[in-house]
Amino acid sequence: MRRKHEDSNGFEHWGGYMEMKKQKLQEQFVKDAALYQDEKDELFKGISVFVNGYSDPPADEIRNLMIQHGGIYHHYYRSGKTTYVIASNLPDSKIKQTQGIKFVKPSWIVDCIREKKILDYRDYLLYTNQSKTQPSIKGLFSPQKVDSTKVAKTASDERFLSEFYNNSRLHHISTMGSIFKQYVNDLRLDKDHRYPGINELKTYISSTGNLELEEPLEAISSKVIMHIDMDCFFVSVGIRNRPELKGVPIAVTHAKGNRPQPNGNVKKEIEAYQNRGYHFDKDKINEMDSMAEVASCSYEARAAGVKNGMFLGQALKLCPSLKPIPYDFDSYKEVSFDLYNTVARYTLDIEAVSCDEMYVDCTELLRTTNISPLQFAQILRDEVKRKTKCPCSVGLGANRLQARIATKKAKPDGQFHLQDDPERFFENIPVSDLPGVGYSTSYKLKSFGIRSCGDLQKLSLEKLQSEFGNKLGMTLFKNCRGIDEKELIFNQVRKSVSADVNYGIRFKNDSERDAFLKQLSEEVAQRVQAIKMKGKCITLKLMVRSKDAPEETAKYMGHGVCDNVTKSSSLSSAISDAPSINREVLKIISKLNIDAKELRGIGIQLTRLEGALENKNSVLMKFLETNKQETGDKVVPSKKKEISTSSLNKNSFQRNSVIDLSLSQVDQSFLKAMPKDIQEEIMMSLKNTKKVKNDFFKKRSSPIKRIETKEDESTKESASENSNVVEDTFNNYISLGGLKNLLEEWVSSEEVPLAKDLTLIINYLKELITKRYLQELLVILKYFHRFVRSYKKSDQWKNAFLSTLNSVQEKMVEVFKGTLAIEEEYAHF
Ligand SMILES: Nc1ccn([C@H]2C[C@H](O)[C@@H](COP(=O)(O)OP(=O)(O)OP(=O)(O)O)O2)c(=O)n1
Repeated sequence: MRRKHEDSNGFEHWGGYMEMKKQKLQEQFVKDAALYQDEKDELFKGISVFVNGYSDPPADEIRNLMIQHGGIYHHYYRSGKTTYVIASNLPDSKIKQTQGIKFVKPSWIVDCIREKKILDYRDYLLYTNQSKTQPSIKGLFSPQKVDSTKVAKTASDERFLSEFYNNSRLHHISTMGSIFKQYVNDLRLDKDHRYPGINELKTYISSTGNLELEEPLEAISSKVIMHIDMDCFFVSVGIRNRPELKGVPIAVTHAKGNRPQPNGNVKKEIEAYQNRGYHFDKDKINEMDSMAEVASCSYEARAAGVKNGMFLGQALKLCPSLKPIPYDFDSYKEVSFDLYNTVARYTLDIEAVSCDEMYVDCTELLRTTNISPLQFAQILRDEVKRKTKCPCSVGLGANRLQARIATKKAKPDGQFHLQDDPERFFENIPVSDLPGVGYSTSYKLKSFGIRSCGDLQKLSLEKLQSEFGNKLGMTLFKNCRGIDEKELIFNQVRKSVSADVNYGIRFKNDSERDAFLKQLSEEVAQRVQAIKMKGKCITLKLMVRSKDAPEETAKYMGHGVCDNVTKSSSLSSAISDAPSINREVLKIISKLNIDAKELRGIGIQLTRLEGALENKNSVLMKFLETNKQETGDKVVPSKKKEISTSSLNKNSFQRNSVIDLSLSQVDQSFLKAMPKDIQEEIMMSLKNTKKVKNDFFKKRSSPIKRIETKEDESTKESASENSNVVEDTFNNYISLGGLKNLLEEWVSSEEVPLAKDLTLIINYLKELITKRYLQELLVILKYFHRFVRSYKKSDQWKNAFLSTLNSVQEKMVEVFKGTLAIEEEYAHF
């Protein structure tokens, strides 16, 4: 519904929605002001200000100043209540004659504070011709006064293409991210993967010696995490074969910077964002020459003030010699593979973040080679540069957060090891650099006057938790001191598949909308099928034009200011086909009752992903696959393979032989212990492969039994069928059996369990869950419990077991959204 503006002040009659927002913001202001009860003075008592548009100091700082000096800050202009409107500039065209609204420069506030008295506002009026009659803000604030936007709706409009490129760029980036996560998984599954870099490092160290370490690395107990990030990646790749462009300010963008100014109602849209408490920086407000985004800019361009994500028009203003260069996605991918392959020569303890960024746990590697962290960083960076002709920066620390923050200091083309007193180092880090501190958290923190981690360190845990909730409060408390317990994830499992479109969405009616939803469902189906998965939860994400947003957006066919509406539906069985996805999506949208004309963005997301069985329980999947093969062709796991992005299946297949025998009996106790979802899946697949399963069970016995008896006829039986399988059976037997012995030794000989050992075993079990080796997990838990009981161990041991179980269950929930049903069995000793 369009809003009405019956009177001149516009802001007073925007309905309950706006009222609620206003009220909430005002309440927040009062709450924040109360925090300064003891420190504030009364300088601005009785004065209320509203900040319009860009101002220096910015709006949020003015808000703080009003808090500290007893004034009132209005997030909205309030007719008859706002005493002064603060602004640094307003376009003349928008200004009409006013009736008494005082439009003053922000320096008035600053000067009043400096002078400790209220100065005459007339010396600070924004326009000299307004000493008696101020310019009107009506034209500025009342949407109906602004020319309606000319709408260009056809794809023949040149800007349509620019939008398309912009969106396809983000699509490319996210696809590349997935590719490299998968690539690391592939490499880790490859038994033949070699680490030639390790020997090279050993040779290097034996010839040069360890330059930094006074003590051998094995004596250093803490982890060494490395964060690697390519410098201005798209730029570096774009100019790697163009030496003439080295040292030049460069921007990667699809446009040349000479496009006409869009015809949208820019100012009004910016205001609508500001009404939501967003603070716009100068760049976003003043640039409108070209809406083409700078995807990446060189450090020479950054020195002139250009930033990634800035619009090209503004970038050119700041840096007229800026040279735009085009995208080159094929080359980005090529360089990314070189980067990942280089690191993989040394270790695969890699958590891929994106095409140009990863975390590496170097602890083991450094211990093995006795090389120092910075020596290794230097060697690695040199190698990356030699192979890719692109620079990268490296940060090192005891955890991922420290490593990432260290990279910021290292950039560009440098390295830094955050070693000494991380808490102190973090004092000067802006809170916005912390993970999970997005716009709204940092805005809230700023409203408390907190900008740096040092400021944050002064707040008690209790205070943080009361403001941000227990979880975020605790995370902030730890992170601002450089503490981060989040472990690296080496095997990353795809959690969702989605397709979102947030440009060009303009429907005249429901049937246009539904036709589009059909297309989008097909897109999602294609994407989820491409990775051989299905989803059990479907989410429709809508961007709906906000009531105060202009009908047409400043950015051509953009989404403008929107309210986000998200609705999910859980399905009884997983789906991946387009008709099912479309049917579910239509069900959801019909319940939402949103006018199709107001839609500005649509996304469909599938979560709770599972492969046919592959992802939910790859062990089981592989067992079944192997058996299918056994009934026909002989199983011959390949010994040599080439690794490529498409080699996943080959690798999974190779793994079959190890895994299938560990799951050679899908017995009742295993089934019962599994979370419900997995049970259903097992049953479903067993139904589909009943014959195979029966055949299989006749031949094999449980690996658990093998461990107990240490003598296994059935293994021999299998041996005659397929020697490769037998070899792996034996490995499996040895490793599980070995572990059992180790457990027994540990439990029986130690008076009380050492925390260090406990952590080791818990991490190992968690890794089994991540890798989906659930049967192995159950075997180990079973023996752990059995030994604590049979050796009549102390309560400390019982607690150690229970806390292990607890961690296992937490990890199960994280990975499988369900717990193992074994609590009862293990409650007694
Ligand atoms: N919203 C985004 C984010 C990233 N990228 C692209 C361009 C970058 O070159 C590349 C890597 O992103 P980074 O955030 O690492 O940025 P840069 O590598 O350009 O710069 P820096 O040296 O600061 O890491 O991904 C993009 O086009 N749009």
